[in-house]
Amino acid sequence: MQLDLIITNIGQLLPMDKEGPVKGSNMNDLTVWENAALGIKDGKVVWIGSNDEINQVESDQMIDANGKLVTPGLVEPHTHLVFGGSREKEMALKQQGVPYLEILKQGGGILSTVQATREASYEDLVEKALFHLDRMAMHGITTVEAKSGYGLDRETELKQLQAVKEANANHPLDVVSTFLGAHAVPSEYKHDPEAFLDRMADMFAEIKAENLAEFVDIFTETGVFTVEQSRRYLQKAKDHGFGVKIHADEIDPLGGTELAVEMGAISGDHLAVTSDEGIKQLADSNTIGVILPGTSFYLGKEEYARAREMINAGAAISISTDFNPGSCVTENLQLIMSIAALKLKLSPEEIWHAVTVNAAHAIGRGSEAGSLTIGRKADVVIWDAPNYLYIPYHYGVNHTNTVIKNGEILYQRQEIR
Ligand SMILES: N=CN[C@@H](CCC(=O)O)C(=O)O
Ligand SMILES: [Zn+2]
Repeated sequence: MQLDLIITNIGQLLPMDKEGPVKGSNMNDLTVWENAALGIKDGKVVWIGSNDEINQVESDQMIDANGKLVTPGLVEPHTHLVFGGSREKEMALKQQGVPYLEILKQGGGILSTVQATREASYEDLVEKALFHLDRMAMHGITTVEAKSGYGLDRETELKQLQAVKEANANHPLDVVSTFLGAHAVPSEYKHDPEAFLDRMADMFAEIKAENLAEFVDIFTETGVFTVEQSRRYLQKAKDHGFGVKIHADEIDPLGGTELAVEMGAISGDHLAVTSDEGIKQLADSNTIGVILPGTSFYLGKEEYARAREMINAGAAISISTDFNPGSCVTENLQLIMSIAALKLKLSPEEIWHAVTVNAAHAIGRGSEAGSLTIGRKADVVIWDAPNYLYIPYHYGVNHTNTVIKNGEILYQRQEIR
C-alpha cells in the first residue's frame, strides 16, 4: 500500500476505538497499542499496525515518533471563541470576593464583553478567533465548538456567527457553531427577559436557513434565564431542527441538568452543582455531561462538579476549557486534563475518553473526530511524552510535539528527541 505519511516507532498509540458516547465504567477501559505505526492517505487513517510490519507499506513521508505517545487530536466541545476586548480588570474584583453573578448584575462580566463585541469590527473578530484557534491547535486541539452570545442583539449575534463560519473556512481546525443568543439578559430588556428570548427565537429560521449554527444553547441560571423560560426557548429551537445544549447548574442548582435530560439535549454543560436526582437522570440518559473544571478553578470555587459520582452512576462525561474572556481564560485543554485528575478525581483513562470520543459526540462529530481507527480523519497528535499518564501528570505546559490535521502537519515544535 502506498501512503502519504507514516508515523513509525510509536511507544503508545491510543486508538480510542470504543463506539461512543462511552459511559460509566467503560470510560476506564482504554485500548493501548505499544510499538505501533500509523499510516495516513488522503487525510484519513488507512493503516495501523505493529512497527515490525512497516515493510508492508510504502510512504511519501515518514515521521519517527521515537517511542513517544500518539493520540487522536483533542476535541474541545465548549468555547466562547469569538468576542471583543478582554476582562483582565475583573480579576481584582474577583480577588475582593465579588461574586461572578454580582459582577454580571452590575453590568460587568458577560455584559462588558457584549459591549466590546458590539463595538468590534467583523474583521477584528475573525482575526482574533483565528489567533485563538492557532493557539488551540498548538495545544493539540483539532476540532472545536464555538458559541456566539456576546451580541445579544440580532446584528451582533449574526456578526459573531458569521465570524465563526469564516474562521472555520479559513482555519484548518474544524469549528462547530452554536447559537448562544440567550447568554444573558441585555440591559435593554432588563425588565422583560421573555421578550428578549422571543427576539432571539425570531432568529432561528434565518440561522437555520443560512446554516450558521448546528446547536442552540442557553444560560439557565439565577438572574439570567429560568428553567421554564429555557424549556420554552429550547423547544422552539428543536422545532426548527436544532440540537440543543444548556449551560446548566453552574452556580445555583436550578435543575438545568434535569432539563437537559428532559429536552434530549446533546449535552448539559458545567453541572458544577447538579443535584443527586440530576446525576441519576443524566446517567440514565443519552445526554453527555460536559464538565468545565477550569471555570470552578478560575472563579475560585471550593466546589467542583461531581463528575466522579456521575461516571460511577453510569453517565458519559466530557471535559472542556470553556475558553472565554471571563470565567476561564485558557486555550490549554491539557491543563484542564490535570485539573480533572486533581479536582474531579477522574482517572487518566477516563480523561482521555473525555477529551476525544465523548467530546466529539457532545458536538455531533462522533463519527469523524476523536478516534484513530481506519477510515477516520487523520487528526493526530505526537506528544513529547512517554505514555498517556504523563499528560495530566506534568501540568501547566504544552506537551505537543507534532499536530496533524486531516493528514497535514499543522504544528511541529522541533525534532522529536
Ligand atoms: N456561564 C456562562 N457563560 C460563560 C462565561 C462567559 C463569560 O464570563 O464571559 C461560561 O460558560 O462560563
Ligand atoms: Zn460556556
